Amino acid sequence: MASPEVEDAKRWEEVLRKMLPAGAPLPNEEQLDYSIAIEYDGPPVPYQVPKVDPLDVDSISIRTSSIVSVSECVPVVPVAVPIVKLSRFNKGGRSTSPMEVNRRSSSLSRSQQELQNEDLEELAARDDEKEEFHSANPSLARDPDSVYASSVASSIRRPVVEARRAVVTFDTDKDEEDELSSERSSVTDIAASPVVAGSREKRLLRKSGVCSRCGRRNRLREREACIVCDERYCSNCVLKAMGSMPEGRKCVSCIGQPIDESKRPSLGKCSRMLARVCSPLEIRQIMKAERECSANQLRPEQLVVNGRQLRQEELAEVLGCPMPPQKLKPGRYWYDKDSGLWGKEGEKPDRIITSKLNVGGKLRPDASNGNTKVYMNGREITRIEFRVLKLASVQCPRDTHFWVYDDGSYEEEGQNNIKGNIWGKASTRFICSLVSLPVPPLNPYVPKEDPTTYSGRSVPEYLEHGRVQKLLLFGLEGSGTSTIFKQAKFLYGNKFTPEELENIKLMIQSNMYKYLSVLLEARERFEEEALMEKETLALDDEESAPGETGSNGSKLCVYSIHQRFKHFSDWLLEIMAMGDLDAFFPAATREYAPIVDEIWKDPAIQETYKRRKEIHLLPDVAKYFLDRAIEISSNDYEPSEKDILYVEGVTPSNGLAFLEFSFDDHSPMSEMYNENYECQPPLAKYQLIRINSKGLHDGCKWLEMFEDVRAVIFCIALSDYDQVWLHTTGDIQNKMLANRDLFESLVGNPCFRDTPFVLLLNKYDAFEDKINQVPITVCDWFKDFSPVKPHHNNQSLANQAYYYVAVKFKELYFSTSGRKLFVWQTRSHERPSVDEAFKYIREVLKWDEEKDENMYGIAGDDSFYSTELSSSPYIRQE
Ligand SMILES: Nc1nc2c(ncn2[C@@H]2O[C@H](COP(=O)(O)OP(=O)(O)OP(=O)(O)O)[C@@H](O)[C@H]2O)c(=O)[nH]1
Ligand SMILES: [Ca+2]
Repeated sequence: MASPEVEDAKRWEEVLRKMLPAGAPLPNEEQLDYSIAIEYDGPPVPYQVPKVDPLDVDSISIRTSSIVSVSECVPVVPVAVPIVKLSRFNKGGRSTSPMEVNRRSSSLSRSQQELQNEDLEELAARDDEKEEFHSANPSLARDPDSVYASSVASSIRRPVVEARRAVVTFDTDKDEEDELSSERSSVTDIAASPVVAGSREKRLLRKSGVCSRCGRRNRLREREACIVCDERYCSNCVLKAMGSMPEGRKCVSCIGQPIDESKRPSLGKCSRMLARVCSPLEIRQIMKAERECSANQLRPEQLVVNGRQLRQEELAEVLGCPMPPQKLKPGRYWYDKDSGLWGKEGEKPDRIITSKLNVGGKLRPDASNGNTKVYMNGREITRIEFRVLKLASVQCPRDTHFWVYDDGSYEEEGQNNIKGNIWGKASTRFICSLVSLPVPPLNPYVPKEDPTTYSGRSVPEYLEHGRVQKLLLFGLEGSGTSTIFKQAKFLYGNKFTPEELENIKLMIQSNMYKYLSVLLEARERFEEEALMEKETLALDDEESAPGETGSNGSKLCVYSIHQRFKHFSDWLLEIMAMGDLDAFFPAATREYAPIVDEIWKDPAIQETYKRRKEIHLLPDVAKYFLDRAIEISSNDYEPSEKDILYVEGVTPSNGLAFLEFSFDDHSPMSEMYNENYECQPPLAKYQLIRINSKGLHDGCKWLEMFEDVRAVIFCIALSDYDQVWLHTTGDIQNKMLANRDLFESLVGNPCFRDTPFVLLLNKYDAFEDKINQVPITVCDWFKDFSPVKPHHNNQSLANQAYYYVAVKFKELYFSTSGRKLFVWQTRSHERPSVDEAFKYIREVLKWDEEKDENMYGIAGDDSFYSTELSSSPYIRQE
């Protein structure tokens, strides 16, 4: 399976090839940097690969002077010469070329070389932990840059590979490894003895992929780590070192000891390596033990609740209650035992747990660091809670003290009457879910398992389900976000409710009048222009016949409408100008349907429609609906799926729409988990949140409520490049530039600092149609687009232009955020295209997730990249 990144890299490479004259060398990576050769920051991989760190040659000679001291404590193991990193920032040409390093090292004697290597190795090992991950296996599919580098920049890489070959003797595959094991030098035997190695050395050894037991090094092989001391073992030694694993993956000598907290998230998640050396049944037992044995549980002193460390029985109460805090980590928390609200100290509520537990100290007013002067059960609430209360119409002036109970009913302190229920309204629950405030479950909690099967010390498995991942869908009006949203609804199984359908029907009917009024207005304009032109011509040529004249003496042209429509036209335009349409329709819909139909068929309107490119307010779908004026206006009209898709402006009044869904198939990327018996992830749930363009105008106020979205999906219509956009300020701007500015402001918003962005370039179909008639250079930002000639057809031109536009946005994004923008093209009228887009987004999320996750426990192998690159069904081969 190729990650989105790899896929991206591949596509860029292909495009570049096409854009260059035949036979021309591919550009070097500096020219490509932002789009392809971005430094690897994907998911960490758990095994070592030869490093190519940036090295200053001067420092090499300085460092070699300390050879003796290093060699005294670190066993010498032959390794690859670290070679100059192929950094895209490496523009100044200051660092040594790989060849140069190689020449230098080959001029040294063998032993000197080994020592020097060791020394360089140590240098590398001193880097931040992160560096370990950055030296990811170049063959791993999720490392797009190395994929790119290995294919495109082969000219740069080749010397590196040769250099490595010249010195590496132990970087071998399994068969060779076995042969070699017998003739291993005595130095490596030293490494096998734990007594010799101190903690620093241990770290070095771990970094360089040495098995803590046999001392054999192979950087490309996975190691299983002890969850207590982090010693790592190869597949030959793991069972000898860890025995039957009664507490999971611990060295025999670590049994009974508490785990390394950084490994808590991976408890119970099996690795590929273990899956190979143990039977499925054993794995299940080991993983269960790892999760549930008492030694691996949180210790009471690791949890501070309301300022006080927990006691053993309190911890048991917290973990054993019907609704415990899930995935509890060591830390400081606050707990409101009356309402059940639970949060991190100094932060807004995070969840609602069982109320009335007797744990921790007394809830303090400043527990969540609120500054609203509104108090809930004694705690000053946070701004976001305050807003939600206001949205829920709870009166809360300054210095209000509320008492809130676990069922959500509330009263003002001191007055003995319940004022209402905070969670009572669906809208409040909805808003809370949008802003990640907890709400109590709708149905009272019923344990799904026999409660006797878990003790207070173990975390029941069924509570370990993931949270909903929020996806925020943004786009300027007309970009197609609405269509994408509706497609997602059709695709992932959410039916429209009867009320929604009724609204859609009304919307279609009233839109029809809007479209007609836009046409009528344009007609007036065209008519005026045409008549003026005629007059001018008539003046030029006085002999010519006088213009046609209507029955009442007025001048006529092709844009002149039949006199009997005039009244209706004036009336409709007046209503529209006053913004009163909704007051007249839908009541008037049926009454006027025949006249709408007639006017639409009137030659003057059809002439006007021919010039629709000049009528910016007229959407492409106008014809689709106007053609069926009678049908649509009838009482028993039921919108078809296509109608629903095409209708504009179906949004709730608050400008927000949301949709929860999950994909029912597992992605190819998650298939790699299938071997890891216990950690097959549950179906991920997504919530698609769309803010329509109206909501977007004061979107900035809303934005901070969306801090925790998983990704921002920004949608732009490619065909906008020649459109104009009228700002609320009255300024007129090229619409693509308006898109760009909005995009830029979102990217720069601190709320989305760590949020990945996916750019959907939509309406590719319209773009293809337009591109040959209107060059994209009409948009100032695209001035320097120069397509490779000759392009055989519209498609190839559109394709080049698409990549060009994508690169423009990638550049912009990179310059603002320093990160990589994910871009996908869509035709949102076509359902499969939207499906593909969401699958792409899913892969982006997975990739992003694993990038952050400690990859401990989940390893890939060498074949990972080669076999999976072309096998993804979601990758469009272009
Ligand atoms: N040609 C073409 N038209 C599209 C495509 N996607 C959407 N449209 C049309 O573009 C217009 C605007 O799309 P909407 O879905 O209303 O998008 P929006 O304006 O962002 O959403 P709202 O703000 O709710 O109106 C509609 O007429 C759509 O039918 C596409 O891929 N190709
Ligand atoms: Ca729209």
